[in-house]
Amino acid sequence: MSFRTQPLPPARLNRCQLFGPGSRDGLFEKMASSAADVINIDLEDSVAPDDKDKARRNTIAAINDVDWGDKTLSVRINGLDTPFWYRDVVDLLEQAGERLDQIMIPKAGNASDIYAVDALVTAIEAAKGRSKRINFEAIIETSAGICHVEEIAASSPRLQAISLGAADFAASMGMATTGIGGTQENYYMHHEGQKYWSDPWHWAQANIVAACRTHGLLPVDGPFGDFKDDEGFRAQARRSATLGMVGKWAIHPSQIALANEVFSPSEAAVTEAREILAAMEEAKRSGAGATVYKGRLVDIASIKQAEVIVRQAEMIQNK
Ligand SMILES: CC(C)(COP(=O)(O)OP(=O)(O)OC[C@H]1O[C@@H](n2cnc3c(N)ncnc32)[C@H](O)[C@@H]1OP(=O)(O)O)[C@@H](O)C(=O)NCCC(=O)NCCSC(=O)C[C@H](O)C(=O)O
Ligand SMILES: [Mg+2]
Repeated sequence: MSFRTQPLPPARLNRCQLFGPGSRDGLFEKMASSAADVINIDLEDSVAPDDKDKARRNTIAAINDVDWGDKTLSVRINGLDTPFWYRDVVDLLEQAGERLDQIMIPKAGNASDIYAVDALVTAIEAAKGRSKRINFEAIIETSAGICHVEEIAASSPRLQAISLGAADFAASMGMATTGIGGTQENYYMHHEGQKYWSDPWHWAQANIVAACRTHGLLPVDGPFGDFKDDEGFRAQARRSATLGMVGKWAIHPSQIALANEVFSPSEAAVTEAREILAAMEEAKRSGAGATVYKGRLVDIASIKQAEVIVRQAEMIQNK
């Protein structure tokens, strides 16, 4: 083990991030009363270029006027390759109140992208005397982003989370699909007449998880486009949770309960985690570093695994 200990991620729930376009102000109250932990009002790709100004105005009004309860409130700004992003940041920081928690930076390609937004946000916060520091979340959704994911994760103390954006990622990588997440028909192994589907998102997700865990951030799975396919969403989300991701986006309200279900540990899992912790306490008292629980080895690493589950359960309980 390196002498540098692994930092814990922010202690907040991030099981579901519900998106809605800033241009559709009719959705804001519905988003606020949903069961999502995080709300992302979008100024980027779900808003047509002609609607950018209106979406920005709607978003600022909604931040100030809607009761967002205890949700983490985030706004996705436009990409740094557009003429829109600086106005998003300036207007949000100058006109939106302290209820805004986070800015989401799309298509982050390297640490300098985060640095640029940080510099602008820091200057406006100081000039306007804003008392609450705005946090950041970033999306990895380009080939450059995945190549530089570790430096992005280390780029700013404001950064709390990184998501995988499967749609732009697929486009940037030149992947032969128009699907957003999930199983891809042509990504399979063939053995003795049978097809075995594999997961083309796995390596990008695993890289994001590793970068986030190294730097104490929350790794999040992005959108699943087919919002009528509950089982497809569930399967994708379960794979992400198994890999270490803490939550997933919802692009339709029908996906919120699914994400909350997958990223909340079951009662059985919490009971088992608590039993493992108790078994290890008992082992420690007798001077052992390992013991047997339900016929299998548990040791000091099992304590850390069990603590991840118990910590998540306690955050849900205290919500
Ligand atoms: C996908 C949608 C355009 C569908 O909208 P709509 O046709 O209105 O859906 P329904 O008629 O099925 O809606 C049923 C009721 O639910 C409400 N609703 C719909 N969407 C939302 C929402 N996002 N939040 C809250 N409530 C919502 C409707 O008003 C209906 O209510 P009622 O009439 O009272 O029953 C739409 O869902 C939508 O716009 N979704 C979000 C799209 C978005 O933000 N996309 C950006 C994120 S994904 C992305 O950018 C890709 C990523 O970057 C990458 O690269 O991978
Ligand atoms: Mg995108």
